[in-house]
Amino acid sequence: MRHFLTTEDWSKAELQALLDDARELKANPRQDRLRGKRIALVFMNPSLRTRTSFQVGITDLGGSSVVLDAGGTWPLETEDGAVMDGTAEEHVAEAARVLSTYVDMIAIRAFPKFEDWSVERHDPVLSAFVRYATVPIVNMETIVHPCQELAMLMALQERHGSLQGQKMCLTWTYHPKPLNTAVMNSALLAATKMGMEVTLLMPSDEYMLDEKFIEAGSRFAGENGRGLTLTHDVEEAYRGADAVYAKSWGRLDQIGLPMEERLTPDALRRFIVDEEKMALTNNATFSHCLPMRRNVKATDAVVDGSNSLIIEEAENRLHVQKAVLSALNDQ
Ligand SMILES: CC(=O)N[C@@H](CCCN)C(=O)O
Ligand SMILES: NC(=O)OP(=O)(O)O
Repeated sequence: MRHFLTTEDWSKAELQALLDDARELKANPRQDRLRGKRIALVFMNPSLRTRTSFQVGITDLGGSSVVLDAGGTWPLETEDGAVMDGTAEEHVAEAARVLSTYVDMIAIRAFPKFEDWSVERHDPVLSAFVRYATVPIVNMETIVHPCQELAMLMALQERHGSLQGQKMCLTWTYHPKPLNTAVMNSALLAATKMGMEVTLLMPSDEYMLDEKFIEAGSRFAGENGRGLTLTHDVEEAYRGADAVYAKSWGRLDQIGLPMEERLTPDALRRFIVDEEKMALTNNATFSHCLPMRRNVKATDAVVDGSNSLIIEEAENRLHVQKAVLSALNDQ
């Protein structure tokens, strides 16, 4: 049984087939592909886009969804053999098996708790659901965000056509709090797999993404005869870029420290995406996963400019997720 956990498990051709199907679904949004199917959407974290686009998409395809929110269900234990005398009231061993008797697929959003990256880098909640559920699992964002990745690729292909050899600037941007790395991990996997020439811009080595994503990105770039460049030099990253994708994230080496020690230094506000930096590019498109703090992560001029793909990318979540759910349903 196939799941949709990370795009690393799906070949370039398979991802392109999902993107092609998403285009078909964009043209013909209401189809009977999930008639009578029930899907549980488990949210351990807030969401505007993911929740709405999954629910609407499932309804469009004739299925139905049940949303379970962190506050409205029992706190879950993920570790096998745990002595459950902490806050968890239920083990995923039961939760996943019980849900599997009610629904045909389970989709999960579970961000890391930012307590211990050596554990969280193995995606404990998602992995536990995969271990115990007897139905396909869909990742709605954990340590990667594969649905966002597909939506980004679709928006880029709609605007740029072929992505082969296009220069992608993946930039860290400022946010006062240390955010999750998932979206940038995914943007890196997607851009390298689809044949883009990728530069990852970070303020310093301390902001390096987990080595497993850097390794995978380098491998995918190599398979396409392209490169993955890591840099701290703003000009090098932006110059000649065809596309700029921004994301803020917190240092992995500070996970577990008190929040006061993890706040982003004010000096890094200079990484904001602004017109001056965009002027270095090859008239690049700009995108970001949303939600986005305006004039902190990117200026109004960039966000509202004609090269901004933020709304298209968000809309495409609906179409790509329908393609993913249909592919899992058809297996
Ligand atoms: C504010 C915040 O936590 N943003 C999240 C949302 C990602 C998209 N679902 C982040 O940037 O990682
Ligand atoms: N981009 C995204 O996943 O948005 P939400 O967090 O609002 O679902």
